[in-house]
Amino acid sequence: MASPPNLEKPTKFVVVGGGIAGVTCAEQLACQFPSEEILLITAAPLIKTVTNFKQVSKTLEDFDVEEQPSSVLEDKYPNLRVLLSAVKSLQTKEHSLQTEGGQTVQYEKLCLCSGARPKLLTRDNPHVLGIRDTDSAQEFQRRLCKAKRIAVVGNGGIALELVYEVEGCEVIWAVKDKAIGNTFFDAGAAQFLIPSLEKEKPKKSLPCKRARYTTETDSSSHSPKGSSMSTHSYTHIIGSLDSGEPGSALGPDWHEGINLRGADKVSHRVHVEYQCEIQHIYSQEEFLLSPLRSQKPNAGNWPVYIQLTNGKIYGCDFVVSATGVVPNTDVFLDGNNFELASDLGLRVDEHMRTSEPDVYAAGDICTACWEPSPLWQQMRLWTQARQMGWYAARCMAGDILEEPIELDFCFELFSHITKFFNYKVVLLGKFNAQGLGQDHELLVRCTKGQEYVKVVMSGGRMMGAVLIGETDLEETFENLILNQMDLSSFGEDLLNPSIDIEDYFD
Ligand SMILES: Cc1cc2nc3c(=O)[nH]c(=O)nc-3n(C[C@H](O)[C@H](O)[C@H](O)COP(=O)(O)OP(=O)(O)OC[C@H]3O[C@@H](n4cnc5c(N)ncnc54)[C@H](O)[C@@H]3O)c2cc1C
Ligand SMILES: NC(=O)C1=CN([C@@H]2O[C@H](COP(=O)(O)OP(=O)(O)OC[C@H]3O[C@@H](n4cnc5c(N)ncnc54)[C@H](OP(=O)(O)O)[C@@H]3O)[C@@H](O)[C@H]2O)C=CC1
Repeated sequence: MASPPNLEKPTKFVVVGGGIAGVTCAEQLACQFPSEEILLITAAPLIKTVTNFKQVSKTLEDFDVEEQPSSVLEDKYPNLRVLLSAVKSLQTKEHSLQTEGGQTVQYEKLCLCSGARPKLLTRDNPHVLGIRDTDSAQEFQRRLCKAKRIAVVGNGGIALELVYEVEGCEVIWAVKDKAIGNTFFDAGAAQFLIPSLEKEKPKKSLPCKRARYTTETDSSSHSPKGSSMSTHSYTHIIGSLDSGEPGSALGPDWHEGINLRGADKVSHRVHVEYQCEIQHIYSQEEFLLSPLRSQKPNAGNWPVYIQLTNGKIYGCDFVVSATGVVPNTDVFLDGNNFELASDLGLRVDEHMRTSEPDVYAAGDICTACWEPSPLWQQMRLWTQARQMGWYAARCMAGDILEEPIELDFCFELFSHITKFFNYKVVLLGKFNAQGLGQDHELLVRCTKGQEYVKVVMSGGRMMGAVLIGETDLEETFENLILNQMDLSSFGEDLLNPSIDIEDYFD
């Protein structure tokens, strides 16, 4: 049992937030300063740790994430203490913060990693849900099992995952755009993926590699049920403790361990409404009393109705607002002079420093405001939360030790591996020609049901790529993007499947 943190004297390094960014930052500091006490303060009882980290290529990385009790961290690092309490106020001038539990903590260097929360269509409607942490995923599951029709609004990561995973329930998917998945793909990739929504889902043959979330509620043990804590186990079943505090964000494969089945017999029925937004959400009572009822006599009896900007009305059991996130910058930062970016993230410079002295930030809470590499952009993703947490720790250490720190190589090239509609998806660089204006051309190779390969070229150089399916091209394309070789002479042969492009560049 770890001894409680000593809060009498200032702590050299304090990190706020037990998600990937905060835990990675605290672990890195604990390793680098074994004789200093590192304090991690977090609102929720479970923390997120990275396991099975693999550097797949120069910039692509793959890892599992486990949600664990904080004691695991304290056992691993004797100089790391975890304080389970939400921070409620911060005075940067005094280098001090207060927690909901009444503790005052003095720090020398502070890193804020308190994440983000769903940017919901509305917070006032009990029929509108967001999905962020284990508790909200369980609430979604609880409602889904009784539902026959749900509406999903938004066209990013969560919507893509939900519409594919939900079975036994009709899904009305309202997207603003002409094609699905606008945050990750273009219309071509969307067209490649759409047939997967219309056919039966393949039976899962491979075990899930990630931590699984179940509805265990035994708060006494704080330990995984019926499974070892081995990092190689495929069956980490972790309980959610309904603390009422915001938990850390879910991530890859969050839906693997929970049953996403509705109350109906349909296996997979998704109806996409393109180029529309929600105009109004009516409760059952409002709808029944409104003139719309007589205009739409067949709308049925549902707990909630959505009216879309294309004039259509759908009744449903509930609405999932998968409409992005907003950084947690309004909670305890009042009274200080933090500069915020237009997306409300804490602005950080190339050393992850906020505008307040000795305060750094990493992960979903921050907005990278340095001059980025032409091939990198910030997206609020698990990988970037880990990279930023790790790099912020190095910058904090560099400042204390007065050592120069260069911007880490991971910020040279945007790279993300994920899975949508059961296809492996790799995104590299300016995968959607972000910021390239008209000055680019696209090369595409597509085999229906098998692979979709798109590269973004500008001035004969490869600037980005989308690889869907088992293309085995990620390493070669990563190299081509990083070395910015002139590829004009290849023309369209760059994607010719009968040419082994690797042979030219190895
Ligand atoms: C459903 C879902 C699926 C996702 N899937 C993927 C994916 O497939 N791939 C991917 O790369 N990314 C994915 N993401 C995004 C990814 O999970 C996040 O970008 C990442 O986890 C952010 O980590 P973080 O540490 O910055 O923030 P968080 O994980 O949100 O952690 C914030 C921490 O701060 C704590 N906290 C908050 N307020 C306070 C306070 N006042 N005082 C103290 N502590 C506080 C919270 O308890 C929490 O521990 C997904 C997100 C969601 C919601
Ligand atoms: N596999 C993965 O990598 C996954 C990653 N995630 C991450 O988790 C976080 C949360 O996911 P998610 O909520 O899907 O966020 P995303 O940012 O991925 O997507 C939000 C979507 O909602 C749209 N939107 C925003 N406001 C409205 C509105 N008022 N009406 C209709 N549509 C709207 C956005 O459109 P526009 O862009 O035009 O504003 C965008 O299409 C993100 O950081 C995401 O990257 C989540 C799941 C899987």
